[in-house]
Amino acid sequence: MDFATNHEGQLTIGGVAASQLARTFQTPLYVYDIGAIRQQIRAFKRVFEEADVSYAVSYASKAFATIAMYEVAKSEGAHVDVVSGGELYTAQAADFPMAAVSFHGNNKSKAELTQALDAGVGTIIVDNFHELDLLDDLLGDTVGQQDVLIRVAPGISAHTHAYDQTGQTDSKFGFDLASGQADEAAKRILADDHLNLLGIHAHIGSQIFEVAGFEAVTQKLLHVLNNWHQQFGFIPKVLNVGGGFGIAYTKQDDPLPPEAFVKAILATLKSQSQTLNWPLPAIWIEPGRSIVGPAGYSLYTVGSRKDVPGLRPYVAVDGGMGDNIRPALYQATYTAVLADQPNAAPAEHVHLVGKYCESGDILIDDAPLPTTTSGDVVVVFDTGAYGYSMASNYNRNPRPAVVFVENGQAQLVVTRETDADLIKNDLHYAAPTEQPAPAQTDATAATK
Ligand SMILES: Cc1ncc(COP(=O)(O)O)c(C=O)c1O
Ligand SMILES: N[C@@H](CCCC[NH3+])C(=O)O
Repeated sequence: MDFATNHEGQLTIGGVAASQLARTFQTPLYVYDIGAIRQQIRAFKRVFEEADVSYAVSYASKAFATIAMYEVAKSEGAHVDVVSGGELYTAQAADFPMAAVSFHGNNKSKAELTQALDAGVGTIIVDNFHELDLLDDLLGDTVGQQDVLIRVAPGISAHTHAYDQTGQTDSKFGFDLASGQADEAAKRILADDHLNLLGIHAHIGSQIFEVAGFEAVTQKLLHVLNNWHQQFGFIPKVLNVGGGFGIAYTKQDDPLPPEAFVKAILATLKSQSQTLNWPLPAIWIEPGRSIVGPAGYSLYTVGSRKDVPGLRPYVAVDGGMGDNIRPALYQATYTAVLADQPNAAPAEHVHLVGKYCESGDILIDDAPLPTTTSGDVVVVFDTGAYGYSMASNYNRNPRPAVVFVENGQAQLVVTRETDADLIKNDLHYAAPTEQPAPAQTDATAATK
């Protein structure tokens, strides 16, 4: 893993020593290097600009959605995609320009669609016929038009964890292509005065290392758009190929630079352009992990240790599956170092575990580390995507704080939850005064 150090050899993030951040903000702590986020957004934009192709880099905010993150995306001129009323609400609280928001979801509720229409989101990415019925209902008496994309299941499986595949035919997301459902949706939208069809969307999956799937999906979507042009006279404006560009979590991972995926998509677009007799559409991408993953670090403090002769020791830290569910959910692997001696040679291989009441609460199953003592700060790399956003209060542990660091300055952007936060929605139970006698079942009757 690449990391920066100061003259004392301590790991630094955005110019501040990780152990200093741990002292100032306590652990467990999520820390983001904002410079790295900006750099990645700019790298994506540069590819499009150099190729002179219209585009949108739409940050998939499910990877990490807080007011401050929407503010960073806004300052970089990125678009965002949201997948719930809650993400949209957070973007609104950040004063994110609604015209640059795409609203996703395979089961958007009427309330969420109302919220999206009231907020004026730029694009709704329509997933199914039920959603079209809801939109008809909601837009029925209005005069305005809502821009939409049709999400299709392109029938392309990405080489990634099964839970991270979304483009296969047997998927809950998007209109089926082969059976003609997507064509039917296009026909219906084009006939609808309240909906303005911009184009098509597909997302084949997440943590993908090969460009082949993106080349195939670009080709397939162009083919579908061409059919819609021939059948319905439709002139497509947008081709959204989703996100999913993989990142390295360990030395074993060897992904392409995220921009390489975009280059492959644009090369496919250019190679197909002669077959289209309509102008090239804008290309939209939806990277989440590749924008925030490598920029994020989790800081923990070492507590207890368990040594069993002949077995790998357990080193426990003050966080775990509540702040990073990915190892338990996807068998995801990570890399860790000690904050104050990141270059020290490993002295042992340990199970780096959390404090949750689950045997599966293992952050890194086989972590090579120098000998640790209680109080050491451990840094786990590349936790910026799907860490905080998938965090829970399991075992009633408060969720950690989030700190942004840029140009040597650290700023708290999400405060640490307190015990009081944990019970803020709890109500006392007032049992009815007359307690009904418990019903006797045959089984209990028989034992009497
Ligand atoms: C529709 C859609 N777009 C974009 C993404 C972002 O994917 P990633 O974080 O892998 O770039 C996802 C998540 O898998 C998604 O479902
Ligand atoms: N949450 C997944 C990625 C997003 C999948 C959503 N389509 C992960 O951590 O890998």
